[in-house]
Amino acid sequence: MESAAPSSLRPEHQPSRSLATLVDDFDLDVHGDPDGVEVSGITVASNQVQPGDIFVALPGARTHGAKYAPQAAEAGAVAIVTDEAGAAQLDLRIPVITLDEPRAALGGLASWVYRTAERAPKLYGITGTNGKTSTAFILESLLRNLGFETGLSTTAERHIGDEVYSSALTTPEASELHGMIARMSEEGARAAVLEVSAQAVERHRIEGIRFEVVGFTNLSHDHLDDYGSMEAYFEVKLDLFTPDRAERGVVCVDTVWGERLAEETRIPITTYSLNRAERADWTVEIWDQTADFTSFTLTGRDDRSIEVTIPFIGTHMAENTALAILMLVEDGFEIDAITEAIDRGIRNAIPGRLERVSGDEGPRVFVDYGHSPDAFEQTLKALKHVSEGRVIMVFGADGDRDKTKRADMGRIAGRLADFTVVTDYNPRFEDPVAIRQQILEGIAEIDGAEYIEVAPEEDAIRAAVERAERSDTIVWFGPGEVDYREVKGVDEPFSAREEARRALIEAGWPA
Ligand SMILES: CC(=O)N[C@H]1[C@@H](OP(=O)(O)OP(=O)(O)OC[C@H]2O[C@@H](n3ccc(=O)[nH]c3=O)[C@H](O)[C@@H]2O)O[C@H](CO)[C@@H](O)[C@@H]1O[C@H](C)C(=O)N[C@@H](C)C(=O)N[C@H](CCC(=O)O)C(=O)O
Repeated sequence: MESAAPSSLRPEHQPSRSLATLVDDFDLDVHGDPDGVEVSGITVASNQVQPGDIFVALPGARTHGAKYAPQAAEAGAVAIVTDEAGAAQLDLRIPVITLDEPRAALGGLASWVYRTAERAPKLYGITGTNGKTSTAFILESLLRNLGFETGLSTTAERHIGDEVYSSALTTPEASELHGMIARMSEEGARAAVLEVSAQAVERHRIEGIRFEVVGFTNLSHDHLDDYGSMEAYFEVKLDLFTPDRAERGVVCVDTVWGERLAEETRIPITTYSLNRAERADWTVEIWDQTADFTSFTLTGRDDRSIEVTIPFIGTHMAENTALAILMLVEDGFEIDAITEAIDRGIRNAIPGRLERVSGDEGPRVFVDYGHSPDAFEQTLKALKHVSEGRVIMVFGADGDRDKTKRADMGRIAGRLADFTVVTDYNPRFEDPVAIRQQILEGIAEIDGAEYIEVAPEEDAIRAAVERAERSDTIVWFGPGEVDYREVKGVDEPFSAREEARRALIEAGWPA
């Protein structure tokens, strides 16, 4: 794939629509004259405004978008949408539309501006705590092998056909999401795969979007700072599986949350499972696992079956692949066509998802974006299963995010890794020493756990590489493919991939 510079993903040629019609269609309360005003885009970010845009000034946790309305107008915004608090701050010559909840209305307005309801490619949505990005990449790869022009939106990258763009949020704000979908359509995409975070569902980022098939990977401890309890986190995920949002769904029932989702949803559901076969429509049976590939058979209750070999390590990757395959089955693709698409080869490197950065010599070194206890557990078990030598783990816990998972992360490291290097990972505004201490308290509970504390991260990966034998495996969890780290509000350039490669070269292992 060609790599392109990041830019605002929106149509390049967007026919304008009349603001007066928008006001009529949505029965909006407008201050100023909408007649003769033409709208060709919409955004919530003042620095993304293009001439002809509506700037939607949202209230936020840090600031109010209305503060930036003058810059937006300067950049060519033709109207402002905001709430009452925002409108009270404005003194502009362009029309101002006031809504009680502009964030909730954003998707509907963006869909109107970009006409996404009429032009959207077929949309597949993937949610769950872990495995979303991998599943999305695998599904995109299969759709391409099936002959589709595709689009992809994930935490790691966004794709439009062969073009690759960087990501910020996992699921963009509704205005940027509709713009991106319209651009995908403009570029000829007939199918698009979108990773859908819980935050996106809760914060109205997917309003005005309707998925053909939605898929659920799993639910485990993460984001409890946002949701307070697993129950609340689950309810948000369940909200994606409703008739307004999706035609049908595929759910992994290997977690109790998946089982509950399958029971409580109101859309038609197909279930699959690795270890609760008796309860699922499809079963995943793994029959070979090496450090290079995993083979499994996916068998339906009706005896349809597919044999699959994937260039990935671990049962969780077999589960993710099964989800991608079953989303296609649910969408009506024939098993033969899917089998052919698999045989054409699944893209084998997913950025930052157990991505190998070492060469053929020396220890295998992977970087991985996993930052939840469950992600650690799945990946460590997979690596232990296929690694000849020891599994050495490097990780930290991110600051200003769910603190309750840190000791758990430590316990899992102590239980499953042969050796752990505890370090930093995006401390943000927290004290990194205190974060490490919370992890160390968990790890210290495990009898016989071997570990050291090393900071900063570049020293930690070196400490791991120095201790590794040729047959060992090192996995560095957290940063994955991301090329910066967040310290005290500043994004510093930092690449785990490059640091790991450098450490290998310094230790005499050509990467
Ligand atoms: C909790 C959350 O989702 N916050 C998001 C939210 O912030 P906020 O509402 O507090 O906004 P704010 O920063 O106070 O700004 C208010 C408004 O002013 C606008 N503004 C602000 C400054 C300026 O110069 N110009 C301007 O127009 C902003 O665009 C915004 O609309 O709106 C901002 C603008 O879109 C987002 O950047 C911000 O995401 C923050 C960075 C974030 O970390 N979000 C995480 C929690 C998140 O959403 N994560 C999930 C993935 C989780 C996973 O997969 O594990 C995701 O989908 O990415």
